Amino acid sequence: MTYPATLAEALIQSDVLFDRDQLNQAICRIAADIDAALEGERALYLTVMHGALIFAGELALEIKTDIEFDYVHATRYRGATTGSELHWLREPQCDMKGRTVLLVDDILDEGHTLKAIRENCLARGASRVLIVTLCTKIHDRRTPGIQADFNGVDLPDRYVYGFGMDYKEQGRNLPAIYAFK
Ligand SMILES: O=P(O)(O)OC[C@H]1O[C@H](OP(=O)(O)OP(=O)(O)O)[C@H](O)[C@@H]1O
Ligand SMILES: Nc1nc2[nH]cnc2c(=O)[nH]1
Repeated sequence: MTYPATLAEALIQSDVLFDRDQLNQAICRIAADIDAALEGERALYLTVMHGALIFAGELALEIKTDIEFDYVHATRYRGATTGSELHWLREPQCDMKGRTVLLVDDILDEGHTLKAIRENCLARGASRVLIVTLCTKIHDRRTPGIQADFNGVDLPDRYVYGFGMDYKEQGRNLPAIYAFK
């Protein structure tokens, strides 16, 4: 498929898959499940920039248990619609030895990004890494051994954007998830 250059053209060729109310409901459900899983433990809340920025902020406000914030910046799409090798732009700074890490990202697609970051956290001594995603794309290209512990919504196998996810670095602040038709 040929993808257009501008966000305006992209929107004409796209559907809304999940609107803000639907995503907020999913976020509240995830927050309650995380509170139950933490049983009061103060976890490290590790946001994967840039895509997870909006989801992580909304979710953090719904989690009742106190959490410590850190972030990583790792990208493998770099504004493109297909992924390549993972580039680390910022590694975690907090000491995660013996701690639960909530690894928070917008989308689980092929899984290379989250698999590499999870391995990095375990190598730094995290006791467990719980993967938290707003959405998971359903297809058979997932790298083995990776799945979300907490996930908001399932997506068809289409390129998506909005709610933090970019279309050629545009559209991250759209308050819904859009997909090309
Ligand atoms: O499961 P995968 O196929 O590895 O893809 C998922 C990753 O792709 C996106 O990041 P991207 O590299 O686009 O960087 P961004 O967060 O800055 O948009 C998204 O935020 C995930 O981190
Ligand atoms: N914006 C965006 N980023 C992704 N990263 C992996 N898959 C996707 C996708 O469908 N959309």
